[in-house]
Amino acid sequence: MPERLSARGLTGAAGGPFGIALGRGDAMAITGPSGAGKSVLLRMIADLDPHEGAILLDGVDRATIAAPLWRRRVAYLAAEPGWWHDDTAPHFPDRPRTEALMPSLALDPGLLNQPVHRLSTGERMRLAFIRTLLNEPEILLLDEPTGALDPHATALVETLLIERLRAGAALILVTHDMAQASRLGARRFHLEAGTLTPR
Ligand SMILES: Nc1ncnc2c1ncn2[C@@H]1O[C@H](COP(=O)(O)OP(=O)(O)OP(=O)(O)O)[C@@H](O)[C@H]1O
Repeated sequence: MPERLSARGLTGAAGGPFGIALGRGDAMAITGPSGAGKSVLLRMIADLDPHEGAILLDGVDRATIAAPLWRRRVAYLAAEPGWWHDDTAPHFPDRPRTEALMPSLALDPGLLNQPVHRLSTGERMRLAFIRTLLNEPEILLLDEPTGALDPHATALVETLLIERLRAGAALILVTHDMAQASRLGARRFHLEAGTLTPR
């Protein structure tokens, strides 16, 4: 069976060439100093930033998959996710599935009736995480997904991530929390000076 995600000769603003191979249920945690290019590397994999090299999803070359479909299947969640409506609800057209997921992240479904600017940073982060999960991507590229969360909310996010991994997704996350990497069973890598080194 081909790797869930594989990248060869991946080169761009984050450095490289990078080689990445993740199977079903595999997780990889990336650390590195501020400005090292961790976000850019995730964005290159999501095809949001320019890059050279080959990336394959389940053995299928990215070049043969339309960009919007690729980004749904290989989903990038930014450390500060974007919101394009003033209100929260229009970001979640599938309201029943959204409301079903919210309690598992300790979010009151009533938050969907709030303008985005009234939500706390942690509420926005968890809602953006739900937005990402609703597309059921095969690859999750998460940029400090629990950076703004307390330990309880962090544990809830990790529970959902472990569920996704068990369902066969693969995960690359930027985190400075080594205990989190262990809890997720993630292989650890360090990005510095354009080079990704196992830790
Ligand atoms: N599209 C781009 N092209 C070229 N350089 C970029 C691009 N996007 C960001 N950069 C630069 O690349 C460097 C790495 O940025 P990046 O956001 O990936 O760092 P990071 O490791 O995620 O840092 P932090 O931990 O502070 O979030 C920065 O100097 C940034 O200004």
